[in-house]
Amino acid sequence: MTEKQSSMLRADNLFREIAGEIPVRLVDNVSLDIAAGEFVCIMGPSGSGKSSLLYLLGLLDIPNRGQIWLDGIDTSHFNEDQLAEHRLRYLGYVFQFHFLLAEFTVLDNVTLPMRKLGQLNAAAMLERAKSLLDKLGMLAQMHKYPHQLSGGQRQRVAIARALANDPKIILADEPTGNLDSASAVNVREILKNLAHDMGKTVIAVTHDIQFATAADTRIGLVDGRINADWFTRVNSAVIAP
Ligand SMILES: Nc1ncnc2c1ncn2[C@@H]1O[C@H](COP(=O)(O)OP(=O)(O)OP(=O)(O)O)[C@@H](O)[C@H]1O
Repeated sequence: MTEKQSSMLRADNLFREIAGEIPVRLVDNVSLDIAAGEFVCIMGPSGSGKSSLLYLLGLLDIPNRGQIWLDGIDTSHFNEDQLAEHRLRYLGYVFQFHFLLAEFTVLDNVTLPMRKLGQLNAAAMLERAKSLLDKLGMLAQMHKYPHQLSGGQRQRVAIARALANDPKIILADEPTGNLDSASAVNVREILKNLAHDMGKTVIAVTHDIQFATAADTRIGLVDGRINADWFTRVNSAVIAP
């Protein structure tokens, strides 16, 4: 492997199309190179392929063509077991809907990925889950169930769960999409701090221009392709007086 050391996530010419009478092109030759500790946002019009790209980067979907390297490891020949292990160990996911398990407490929701990975004993899992909840200001709510929390609180628990196995990369799909503006700012700052203070690579799809302003790197996507001009146009429309 001859990849750049600084590259935490690199994609080369990713292409994803859904076959059919009229094929649907989701992602069209996207290449990118994202460093450790970088806070990246992906923006673009509705239907431009942002979620599809994030799913490919998160190994939740497989490209028809192209390659993805995670921390220098070529993932293109991974079998299902290797994909599953990498999803659990190296990647953390935060979605617009929190996907917390309703019948589990906050603490159990955060512990679950550690149980799946099976590397820590029960006491260590509990300690780690509590420490993550503490960092996210949710320790006092650890015995509550998801329905007893606000949207912003649920999203903070979802972030704690995403961090459970200490992944190198956090992928977030519209993480503030369902939140009121104060909670959205809070979640955005948490994600930014994960990158800047904890060295996580954070890649977020968002429609929130404030989110984009906070990011280190902005990727504009139009019709499944990277489009550098998109931000210039959005900025002049939204930010310029
Ligand atoms: N499995 C699928 N089969 C067919 N078409 C799909 C599939 N998944 C996505 N699409 C289509 O591909 C395009 C890109 O979808 P995607 O969800 O990636 O866009 P997006 O930029 O995230 O959109 P939004 O901002 O509205 O969430 C859309 O036109 C969508 O309808």
